[in-house]
Amino acid sequence: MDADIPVIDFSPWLVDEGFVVGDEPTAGQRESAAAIDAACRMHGFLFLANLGAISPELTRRTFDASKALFAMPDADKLEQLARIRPETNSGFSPFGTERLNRRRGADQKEAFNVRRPRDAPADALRGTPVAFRAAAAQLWDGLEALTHRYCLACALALGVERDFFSAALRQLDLCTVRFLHYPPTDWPTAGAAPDAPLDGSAACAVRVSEHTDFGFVTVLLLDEGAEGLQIKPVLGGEVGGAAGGERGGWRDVCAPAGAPHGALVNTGALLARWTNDLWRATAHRVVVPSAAVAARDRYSIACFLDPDTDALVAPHAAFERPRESARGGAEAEGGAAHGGAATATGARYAPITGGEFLLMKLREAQGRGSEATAL
Ligand SMILES: O=C(O)CCC(=O)C(=O)O
Ligand SMILES: [Fe+2]
Repeated sequence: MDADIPVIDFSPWLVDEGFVVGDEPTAGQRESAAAIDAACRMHGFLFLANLGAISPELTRRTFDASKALFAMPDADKLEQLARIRPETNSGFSPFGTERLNRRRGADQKEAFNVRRPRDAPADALRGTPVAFRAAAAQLWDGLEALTHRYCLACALALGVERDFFSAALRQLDLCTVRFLHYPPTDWPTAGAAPDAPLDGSAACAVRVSEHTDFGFVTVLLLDEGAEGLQIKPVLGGEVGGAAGGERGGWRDVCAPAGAPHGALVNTGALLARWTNDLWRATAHRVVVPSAAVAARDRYSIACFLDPDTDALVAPHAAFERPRESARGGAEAEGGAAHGGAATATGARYAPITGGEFLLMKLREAQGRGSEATAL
């Protein structure tokens, strides 16, 4: 597939054996953990095949529910749906109200966020179709199971205690399923205007501007024909950070032809911070690659997995490295660029709770708080 994105079979993690039950890992678990580690050290994007309870049928039904939600008249969406706020991060985000990169214009999308749908306050889902609530709840159940197993896979991949990540993702109170809709656009396509200036002045072919995701990992389900996702691999660190050296241009990412059902999974900024930047959180964006794509609606579902509100995120001692060797020797400004206080032992970032980190990032994206941004 494009952009060196490996297809990793997750089925060794879906059975109750080996590392999952606290025994020695099976050969399959070792193999997929090693593949996850390699991808996350390179750019942090991989395609996870076989998602257990998130079946092809459930995925299809969830996309149908998402399409029905966004097909509601705009006036009804504005009046009837709960409105998103950084403090809740759930509800409706109307078209053109967010910028994932504050140096760009508004993203060309509308979104609806759901958190813990089975025990969310009634108000959070008011006005949504019944079938939407049912599909969201079922997707959430599958996601909970996937999250737990993926945390174990990451622990094995990095050689740390089995519950190093899963202990911080128990409540899943900050995890968010984000239903995304990009309406047809008459903006110039990427071919016509490959890269608009970063001042946000020019109309360009970007549906979501370049950004890194915030949290632990993102599980991204793409609807059939959802084209336009691109990543920009870099040499050394989070793209656009003070130490982020470029390693080539934007590269297309799509679901691999012929691969089994699955999802893209990518590292978030908090996981990069948690691993002391051993694992990368790479910038990505959604563009309009052709006039045909511009004319179509695009749908995706981004499941943002974030550590619990009170979980303390601090790099493991195993991730501490001599400061010179990290980030290709260009790390001098890295700690400051990411707001962390590096210690003499080689930890680049001060501990932070899941809640503090996410709120800081959401305030940036939803238009409040500081101008600080990853790019
Ligand atoms: O819709 C997509 O394919 C990607 C969306 C995305 O990157 C995001 O919402 O963080
Ligand atoms: Fe993203």
